[in-house]
Amino acid sequence: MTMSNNIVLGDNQYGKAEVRVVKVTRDTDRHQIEDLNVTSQLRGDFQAAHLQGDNAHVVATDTQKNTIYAFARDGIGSPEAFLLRLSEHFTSGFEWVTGGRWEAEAYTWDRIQAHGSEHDHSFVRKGQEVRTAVVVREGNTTHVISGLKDLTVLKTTQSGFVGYPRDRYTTLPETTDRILATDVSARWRYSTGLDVAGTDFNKSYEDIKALLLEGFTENYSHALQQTLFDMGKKVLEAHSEVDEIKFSMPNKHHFLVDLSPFGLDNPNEVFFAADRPYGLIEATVQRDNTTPAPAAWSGIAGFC
Ligand SMILES: O=c1[nH]c(=O)c2[nH]c(=O)[nH]c2[nH]1
Repeated sequence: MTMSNNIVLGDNQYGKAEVRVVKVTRDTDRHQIEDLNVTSQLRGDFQAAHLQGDNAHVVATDTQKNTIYAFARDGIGSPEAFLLRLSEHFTSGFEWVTGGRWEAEAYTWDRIQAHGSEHDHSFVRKGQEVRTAVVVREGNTTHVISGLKDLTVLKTTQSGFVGYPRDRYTTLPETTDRILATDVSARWRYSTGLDVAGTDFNKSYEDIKALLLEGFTENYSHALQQTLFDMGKKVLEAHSEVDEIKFSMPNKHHFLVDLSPFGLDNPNEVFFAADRPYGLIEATVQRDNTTPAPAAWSGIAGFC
């Protein structure tokens, strides 16, 4: 085989990463707050910029950042709706921009409880999960992937781990009653035919989060793998508009402490919560007729 000396540009995208935008809605004295970290990346014909130093097609990353702030002036609504607006703006405004990738993390604030009621304009950052959203656009195809991360859950019983193969390196004792704990990271992809304008992404998010939490509680867990599948199945059964859901979940081990040196028993009550190493359980739960959408998932790290 002869080596080609013809060097060409491959896949490329560019934009502004991690634009922190906080929108306060102050129509009344009871303010609302929306808090996002937004990344905008454009795809299209940027050949001349890379090869000739011609920036005629390069919508500046600074402009992309400014657009995010300007669009927030009209309200955010939901991270997904906000990203869809951005995707529409950039692909319809510049003919050589044929697609892109827009991503957000959303941080939730609760009203501070003060003197027995929820305060109008003072908030405390919600310690629970971070909401995530990604919009990927390629020509006329739009993918929406919603999700969450750092949703920490634990159950004190109804979990065990037995029946695994034993070899010369196996020391783990079998148990039918252990603590099961994890930080749920999940991303769910809506079907490509979704009526995005008619979808209430905030409601969908709250509903899916509740199903994930219920799924964690419901059955006896023979392994985190089984619980993961239970959680995903519940979401797909209730949400026909979701094609697949991916999980990445650490198994946060809780080891029973040996209290016998102190003359004490330990009937599953005192644990050492190890932070590492942790099991790492990842899987996709999908419909058997789901068409894979690798383009939607590319750039999302940490899932399989
Ligand atoms: O739920 C579990 N899944 C595993 O794959 C595993 N492996 C292990 O050592 N403990 C556990 N627990």
